[in-house]
Amino acid sequence: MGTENDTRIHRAFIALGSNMGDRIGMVERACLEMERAGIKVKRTSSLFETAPMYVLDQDPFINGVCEVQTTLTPIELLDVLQSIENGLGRKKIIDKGPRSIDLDILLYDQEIVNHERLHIPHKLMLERDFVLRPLCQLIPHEQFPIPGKKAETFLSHLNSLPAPPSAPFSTTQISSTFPTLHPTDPGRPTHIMAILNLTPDSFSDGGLHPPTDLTALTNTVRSFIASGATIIDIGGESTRPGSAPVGEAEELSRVIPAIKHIRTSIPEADNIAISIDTYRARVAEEACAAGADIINDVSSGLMDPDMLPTMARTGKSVILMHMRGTPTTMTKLTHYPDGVVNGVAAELRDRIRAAEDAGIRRWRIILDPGLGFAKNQLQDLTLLRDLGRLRCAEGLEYFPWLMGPSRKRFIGRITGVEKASERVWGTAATVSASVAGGADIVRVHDVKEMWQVARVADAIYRVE
Ligand SMILES: Nc1nc2c(c(=O)[nH]1)N=C(COP(=O)(O)OP(=O)(O)O)CN2
Ligand SMILES: Nc1ccc(C(=O)O)cc1
Ligand SMILES: [Mg+2]
Repeated sequence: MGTENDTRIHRAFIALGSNMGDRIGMVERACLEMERAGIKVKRTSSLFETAPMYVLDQDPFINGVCEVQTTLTPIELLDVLQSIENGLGRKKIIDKGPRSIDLDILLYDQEIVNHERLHIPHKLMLERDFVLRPLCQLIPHEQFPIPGKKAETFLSHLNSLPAPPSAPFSTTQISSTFPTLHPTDPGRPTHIMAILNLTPDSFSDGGLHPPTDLTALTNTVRSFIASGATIIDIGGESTRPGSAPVGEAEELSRVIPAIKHIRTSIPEADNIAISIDTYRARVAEEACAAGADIINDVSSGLMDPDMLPTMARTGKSVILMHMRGTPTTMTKLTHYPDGVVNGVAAELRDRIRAAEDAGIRRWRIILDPGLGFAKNQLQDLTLLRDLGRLRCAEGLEYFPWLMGPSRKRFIGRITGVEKASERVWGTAATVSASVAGGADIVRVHDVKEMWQVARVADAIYRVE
């Protein structure tokens, strides 16, 4: 064990659990409190919703694991974690019963600790699917000093455990008023994200929604909601192939008043998530301050170095979309030597890693293969056909996926429909394929029509 004046940096893994109140909010506050106490949260696993074990008469838990760096000794770390638990209102009424937050040290370097207050490796971790699964996400191949199990890796031990009574669902938070996403639940519904382009030049609806006409905006938003949208994606700059940037001030003037208007004057939108479609950090930041819940960046932070830190600071959910280059250069960047699915998977893994390094939590990330962005027609079709395979690629398991095929060029090429706003039927086929492949959200212009397509596709494909 480290000595008192040991300032070496140690690596520890901490299990996170909550089953009372705003469970994900509690986990997020615990991570912030750890950082405030000088414990660096390096990476977080996905969060899983799990049925209670031991004491069965209580609400489901949210469980995950984080990797931390600390100069504290194991007992000092335990003291800090217990004070965070107490500060967040944990009261132990019954052992293994309901708790607002639970922080357990699982591993600390390669040390074995047997102390009256603390056992490392954590005594019960090998029998708990809800601890091992998130731990394996962070360290799938490592060996740790588990007494009697030295040669065993976690992953093989996890696979040898009896299946839990009900499968743990990975869980992604959008906001405290929005239903949590459960991307591994085979019976989940597909969410409809309605596109609201406040631009004069978007490829299919440019000029349709002038940003200064707030009465028309109200009607549009109401009709999206009445047609089944649960998320509205607001964009103030087109990123169609060949488009030129409009500049930050212009983009801000298009989107911020609209978001404020929706949040202050359209009560029907209270339970609807607002997403801001921007690659600029400042626009994202102001949009969140005005009431946006999701930052949708087509470049996953590549076009503005401040974007990932801004996403982390706002604590909002984020869409990391795959693209290469800029809207001006992307049409030429379509070389994927290992195939488009493997190429997109590898490049999204890099973006997830960069997002984590900036402090974005895994349960706040939604992925998107970026149809029409640095892809040719065959590649767009392959991504639609093989979404199921992409979702299972190593390191991409457990995330929710968004698909944005609506009215895009590849649909026009196949059908010969020149006018993008008339590509509704072709879009319907792509929405159905997206649901079949396991998309959690579809981003569409034709909300009423695609809501119907998604409902029928859900009835066909979303079976428990
Ligand atoms: N996450 C995500 N975001 C997107 C996607 C997409 O597929 N995924 N497609 C877009 C293109 O559609 P839009 O109608 O907004 O076109 P525009 O760029 O001309 O405004 C713009 N934004
Ligand atoms: N922003 C985009 C708009 C349109 C397309 C497309 O039609 O393929 C791609 C990107
Ligand atoms: Mg747009």
